[in-house]
Amino acid sequence: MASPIIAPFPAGRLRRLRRTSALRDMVSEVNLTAANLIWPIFVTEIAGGEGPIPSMPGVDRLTLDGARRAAERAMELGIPAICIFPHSDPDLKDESCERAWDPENIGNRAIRAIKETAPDLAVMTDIALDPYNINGHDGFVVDGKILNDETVEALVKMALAQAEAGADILGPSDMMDGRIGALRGALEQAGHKDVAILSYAAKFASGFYGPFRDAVGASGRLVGDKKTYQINPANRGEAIRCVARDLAEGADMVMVKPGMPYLDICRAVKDQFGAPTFAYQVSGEYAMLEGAIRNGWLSRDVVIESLLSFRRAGCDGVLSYFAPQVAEALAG
Ligand SMILES: NCc1[nH]cc(CCC(=O)O)c1CC(=O)O
Repeated sequence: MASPIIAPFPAGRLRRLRRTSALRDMVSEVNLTAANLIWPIFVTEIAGGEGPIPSMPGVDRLTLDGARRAAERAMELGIPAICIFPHSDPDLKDESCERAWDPENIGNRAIRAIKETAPDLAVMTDIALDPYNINGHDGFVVDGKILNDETVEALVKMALAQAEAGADILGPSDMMDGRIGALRGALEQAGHKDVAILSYAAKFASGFYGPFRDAVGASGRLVGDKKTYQINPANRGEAIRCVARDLAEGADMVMVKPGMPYLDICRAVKDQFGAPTFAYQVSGEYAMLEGAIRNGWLSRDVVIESLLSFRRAGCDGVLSYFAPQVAEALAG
């Protein structure tokens, strides 16, 4: 850390460089551009399942055609990546979760549709069993326990199907132990050597995922909670160990999730490992800000302020439902 020297007042007046917007821009320490954003979208396989998500005002579930249009919009706005989340048919959810690795599941169809429409856009996926699991968990559940190793085997099949469909970036969000090594090994063997892994490395057991679970239709289903696999919000050291472990197993990029309540983790991860570091400004954070803005309680300026906080905390980029609205604002 540099140790700046500040002349004693009145020689030193820090307000001099805050006087005009040109001066402020000159000394801005971080910036935010569309290139820093990853846009998460929800794609439904249910006829009539598209449309607004009540707990995420301004965010819609999309049809496959809607996903194609989102991809075109991302390209126009300079957003480099879209992340796909499936809204799957509840009647087809079961304990075997076999649809998770079906090449024709809605997630894989969306990958192919987007790559067809916008080949230069990076497509990111989510790897976890929850969209297809009858009980809403990210792993197999037997006698109330989440099985680790059996789940990892299923995640490998899911990952290979996504890579086969053309995904550029795989996002394991399940928090099972050993999954990054297993995925990386399987991708190498199957010839998908250049598929990147952005590990949800420091994913906390958070109440801020609530609106997301509404969006994908998992809220009613979740039996119990995810505390036996996601990190205790009290634990910073454990989060750092998870990131170290995932990088050592072959993750190309790492993520901290949720975002705003965990900026200390973002900074620590960036300082300690220097790897490409992302934060996920999750559904509950979106709902808080957008809800307050729509009620007139906050000004829309807080959106960019919130995203700048991630850049200041050392993040290279942010997954945010605000991505299209912010990219539009930045394009001015
Ligand atoms: N694998 C599940 C998954 N992937 C992304 C999110 C949350 C994203 C958000 O809240 O915006 C979740 C929810 C969970 O862990 O229960």
